[in-house]
Amino acid sequence: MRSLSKGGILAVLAVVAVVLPYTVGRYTIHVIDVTIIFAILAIGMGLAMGISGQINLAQIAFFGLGSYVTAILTVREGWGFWTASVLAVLATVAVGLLVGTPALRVQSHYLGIVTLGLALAFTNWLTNTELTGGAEGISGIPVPSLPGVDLSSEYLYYYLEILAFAVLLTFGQFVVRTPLGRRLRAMRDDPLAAGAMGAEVPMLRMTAFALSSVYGGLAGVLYAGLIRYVAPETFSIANMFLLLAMVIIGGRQSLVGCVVGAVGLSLVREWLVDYPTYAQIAYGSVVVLTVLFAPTGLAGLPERVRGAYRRRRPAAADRAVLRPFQPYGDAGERAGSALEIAGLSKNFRGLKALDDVSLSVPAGQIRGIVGPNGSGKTTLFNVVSGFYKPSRGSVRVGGRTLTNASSHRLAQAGVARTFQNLRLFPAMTVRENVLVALDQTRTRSIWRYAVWQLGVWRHDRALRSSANAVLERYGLVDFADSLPGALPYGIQRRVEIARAMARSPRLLLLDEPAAGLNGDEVRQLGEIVRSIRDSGVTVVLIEHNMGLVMSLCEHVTVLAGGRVIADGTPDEVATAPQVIEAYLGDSMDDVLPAEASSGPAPEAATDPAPEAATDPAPEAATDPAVKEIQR
Ligand SMILES: Nc1ncnc2c1ncn2[C@@H]1O[C@H](COP(=O)(O)OP(=O)(O)OP(=O)(O)O)[C@@H](O)[C@H]1O
Repeated sequence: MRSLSKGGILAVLAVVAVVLPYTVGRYTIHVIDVTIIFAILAIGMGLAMGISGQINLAQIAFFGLGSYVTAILTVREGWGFWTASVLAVLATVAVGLLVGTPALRVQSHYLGIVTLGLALAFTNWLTNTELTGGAEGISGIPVPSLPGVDLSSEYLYYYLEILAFAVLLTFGQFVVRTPLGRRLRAMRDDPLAAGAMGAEVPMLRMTAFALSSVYGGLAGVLYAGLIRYVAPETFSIANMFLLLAMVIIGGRQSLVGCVVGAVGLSLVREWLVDYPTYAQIAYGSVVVLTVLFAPTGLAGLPERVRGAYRRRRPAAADRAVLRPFQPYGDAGERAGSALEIAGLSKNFRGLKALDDVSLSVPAGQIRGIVGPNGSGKTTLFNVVSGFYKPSRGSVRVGGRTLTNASSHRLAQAGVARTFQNLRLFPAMTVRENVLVALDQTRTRSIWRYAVWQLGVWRHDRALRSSANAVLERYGLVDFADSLPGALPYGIQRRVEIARAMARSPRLLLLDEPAAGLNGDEVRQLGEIVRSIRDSGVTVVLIEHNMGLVMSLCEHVTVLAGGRVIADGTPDEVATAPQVIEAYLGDSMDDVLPAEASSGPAPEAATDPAPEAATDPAPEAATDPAVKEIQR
């Protein structure tokens, strides 16, 4: 029914698009032609900013470059329009990649400032260079030739534009809804967690700028062919802000929203054409109001209305239940070493968070890492999963040395992890969270988006059926289309484990998986972890819940002050004097339940980290790994 109504809307829009030129005058068709160009620009900007989270204020420069390269090659060099346009788009993409390089080092408003600076420099260059005709610009761009079609008519040019627009919007939507788009959105939501799920974040940032520049360059070519004259004022900072306003008002995270914003503001611009000063104030005011009261823009309004309706009538949500976990099959004995850490140290300025840590985890073991607060446990995970580079020492996973490897390389080598304070991608559904993790392809294979979309689509279908299997196994089917933030904490924890296991890892790192869980949930967690181990995955878990550690782990390593102070079976470490001493203040008797060594039911355990249980605040504020990336 839904797809039928969608199909109906598309059919109506297609008919309107075909008939439109017959119903409007010469000036109006000109305005429509320019609006379509702005809509293409806005889609490109939405892909970089809204979908990928990369602030790109250089889109107007990409637009200008597409136009100017076409103008220079056709007018000054005598090239044909279409040959020139190919080079114009290639040149724009090359510059897009160049503009994207700062994104490898800086983010958020810094990236905004850098890209804005580049846009300003571009306008200055246009105005002051002979090649570009200075302030006068370049006129006399030839009419693009198309057999049997006179493109000097703005009515016929409209059809060329609307075709290009339809192809580019469809392609953009295809990107957003398939593996590349999911990775871009994951990177936007949480670059650290995306890296831990195997997403090559630096490559993805460049991809976002490349995509944006393709749209900018093509819009530039279309503009050159339409107006046949280029001058710097078209590519001014004022127009950059107009474009930004289109994207913000329409809705950054929806490409259709960007188009709606572009059409709406183009109309407003026409109405206010005689009052340019007021127009700027009007755009500014609407942007501020949108950011304050509708941060998801016009495109987000239907979802907000639906959300409000659901809150009033939460029947469907109430019926959703967490189903039992379906255990994995037994993979049999595992041989060799899963993780070897030798002489590992990590210094933060004067502080030794890890000091000469060595440990070896045989394949197929459940290893517990315990220690008082601040003893270096999470830092150890952050080094093993590639978030921190160690100051000294080595890390080997499954026999491969991966000491200074990036988080995505480690993920690709079979390391998966969860986080102390949960790092699910908040603006992606549970299913999409799992889908991001399932995708094992490398970013370099994105060339298929340009030439082999069918292959991408098939791969996506295969991923979706695997995602269904993962959701079934973890009993999450009812929550597949929910956003993680709307779910109870215990379910979010399970989603995070399901997402990590969707990577098919050889080594799973669980950072305080029982924090915030109730007794029954802790018991279920124990079952899940045992089954994961039985499936052949080595599990290392940091945990404050000693009952769980004692009943679940075959071997426990105790850290204190960044050093290994004990390493052995749960019974051995529980009675080691140095461990009791490290826990003094809260003596080991308080931390361990009396019957610890005989393996009590986990739910009987006391949790010495109650703050974790009650404070599922987003890690962004506290996780040192975040501090590092934000710096
Ligand atoms: N990025 C960072 N910059 C500076 N200091 C850091 C950073 N990351 C960790 N530390 C410090 O290193 C030490 C070890 O921290 P870590 O988070 O690894 O301890 P932990 O054993 O996991 O503690 P908890 O049980 O409370 O989670 C702490 O003193 C912490 O403040």
